[in-house]
Amino acid sequence: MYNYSCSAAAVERCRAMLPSADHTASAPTSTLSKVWEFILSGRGGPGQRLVHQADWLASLTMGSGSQISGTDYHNALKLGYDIEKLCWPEWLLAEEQVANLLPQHVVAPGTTLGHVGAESSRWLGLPESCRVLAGTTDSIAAFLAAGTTQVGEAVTSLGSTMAIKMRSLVRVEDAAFGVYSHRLGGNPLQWLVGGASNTGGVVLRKFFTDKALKQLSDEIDAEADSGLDYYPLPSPGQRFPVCDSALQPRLEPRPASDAQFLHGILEGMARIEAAGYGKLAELGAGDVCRVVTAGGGAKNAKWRQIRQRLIGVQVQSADWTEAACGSALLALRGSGLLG
Ligand SMILES: Nc1ncnc2c1ncn2[C@@H]1O[C@H](COP(=O)(O)OP(=O)(O)O)[C@@H](O)[C@H]1O
Ligand SMILES: O=C(CO)[C@H](O)[C@H](O)COP(=O)(O)O
Repeated sequence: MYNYSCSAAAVERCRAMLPSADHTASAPTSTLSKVWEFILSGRGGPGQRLVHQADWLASLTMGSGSQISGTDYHNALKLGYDIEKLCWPEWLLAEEQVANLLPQHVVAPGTTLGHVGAESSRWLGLPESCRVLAGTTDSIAAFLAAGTTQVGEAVTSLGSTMAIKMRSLVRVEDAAFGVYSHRLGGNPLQWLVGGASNTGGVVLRKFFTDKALKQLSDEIDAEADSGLDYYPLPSPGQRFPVCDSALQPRLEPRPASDAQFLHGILEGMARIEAAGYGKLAELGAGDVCRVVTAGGGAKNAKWRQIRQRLIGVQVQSADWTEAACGSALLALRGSGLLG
């Protein structure tokens, strides 16, 4: 999974390859660390290839005759792909065990890969003339659905986890804080600077049903401080705005009132989000000017007010809050949607 933290041995082998300590692929959760965990477990070997979920689904859709040979450059970022020169870097190709596993082709998200195969046409009900296009990551899909246009505008995806992405003209990368940039596109070239935190709706799910969340949220005074100093995580470990696989959650003391408890958790998550945007500015990505919200948390108006108070800019809900809408737009407009 995206937040699975690899063994110390795998992370060490991964870091030994990298050209700089702050490289995005140096995170214990990076795809490259996972590749090393796979190799060290003795499972790597001739004929094996790394496949992202999106690549696997595309190949299934195209049918049994299609080869899974490629991926898109959003999914390839945490594997170490050079998203400026658009090639696999020499340091990655030089390590044979890793190079043998790399996807052979990397294309822009939204590039046509092929067509729906005969078998999947039957069970999906889609015509064989339907094209299959290269995908993207879940939080970039949510970003595309949210419909921002200006540098400084950002999207926070409040799903099981919290991912933030801001349009910037500056590419920023610092693994110590879990900050990285995806290539967006456009002329001049724009970057999606941000990070993905382990905090998010998964913490809320531990304590509340969606129905209770709605009822209790109505009782919260969003303009008042809860007086609680929580750091909501589902278990130890944080990726962003600090990368620390031992960071402990803080969810005590628990007050008698469930509404106050929820208020404290929402505020704690909003403080993490605000610190995230603060970190992007501190590292040179620029100031956030507007935040659009995607994911299941976008429907919570009280949380939005709390976040607006703590981040200090306008916070809105996206018209389309589902990542799937971004994937559909990418399919409709191809790579022309990027930028
Ligand atoms: N009213 C609400 N306020 C805040 N969060 C909510 C509310 N309703 C649902 N959620 C949270 O939304 C999350 C699900 O959002 P979703 O975008 O579907 O997540 P994902 O796709 O990452 O699993 C759940 O973790 C749930 O706690
Ligand atoms: O935590 C997540 C899964 O819900 C994030 O969406 C994911 O890790 C973010 O990755 P990227 O920035 O490469 O899209």
